[in-house]
Amino acid sequence: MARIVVLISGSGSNLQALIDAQKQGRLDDDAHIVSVISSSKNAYGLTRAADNGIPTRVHSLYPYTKAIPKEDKAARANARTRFENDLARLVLENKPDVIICAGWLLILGSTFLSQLQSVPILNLHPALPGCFDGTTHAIEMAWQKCQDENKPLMAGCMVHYVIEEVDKGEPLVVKQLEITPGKETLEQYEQRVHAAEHVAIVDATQKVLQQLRK
Ligand SMILES: Nc1nc2c(c(=O)[nH]1)N[C@@H](CN(C=O)c1ccc(C(=O)N[C@@H](CCC(=O)O)C(=O)O)cc1)CN2
Ligand SMILES: NCC(=O)N[C@@H]1O[C@H](COP(=O)([O-])[O-])[C@@H](O)[C@H]1O
Repeated sequence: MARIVVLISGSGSNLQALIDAQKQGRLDDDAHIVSVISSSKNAYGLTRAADNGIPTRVHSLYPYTKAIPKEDKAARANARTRFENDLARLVLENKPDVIICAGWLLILGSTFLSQLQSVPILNLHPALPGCFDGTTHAIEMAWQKCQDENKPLMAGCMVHYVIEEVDKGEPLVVKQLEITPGKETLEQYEQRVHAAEHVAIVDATQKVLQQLRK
């Protein structure tokens, strides 16, 4: 059985796309989401997982850093290392074959990545390769860039392998969406991006599952 661990931080609509794909047989038969880990206790994705019988855990950075002054960089870095060590343990205890960041809004540092070197980690980014890397506001930034320049902009989303350099990993699936200035609101473009993401995350996951079978 291919074991999938999904990391989330919010609504979980992309997690839902994976759950639906699994239930409808659009992922490998033996692929199962064995755990959903959220960086926020308020993530609606936790409800989506629980409603589908998927074990959930909350692993928030806040308890690790709340007592540390923002200016104490060394102590905050140490706290982040402890957070990542604990996250790695949580993930590894599920014996994952693939890890999917589906709206996981924390940068994964070397402490975590070094412990998961044998497991493919995917991330969904709502921009094209090389565009708006390292931000959590890529959708708004792409739409605004199009309005500011007042010319069509090729944008979209991608699913890529996670490496230490944020959003620079090899793309697995890319979905292009052209934005035309003045023709659609940010909300309308956002809806198009999310619809494309829900396809891309399933396609990318299936691609990796098939590679694992070889
Ligand atoms: N090592 C990697 N970690 C992560 C990657 C990656 O490619 N390599 N992708 C991200 C997802 N992401 C964009 O797609 C992203 C997530 C989070 C951030 C960020 O700046 N996070 C801050 C906190 C921001 C906040 O709390 O609002 C942080 O981690 O300190 C940028 C891009 C997942 N991780
Ligand atoms: N840089 C990371 C990033 O911006 N991720 C974005 O978070 C959203 C999660 O939605 P969801 O919680 O409904 O799946 C998605 O739009 C995803 O591209």
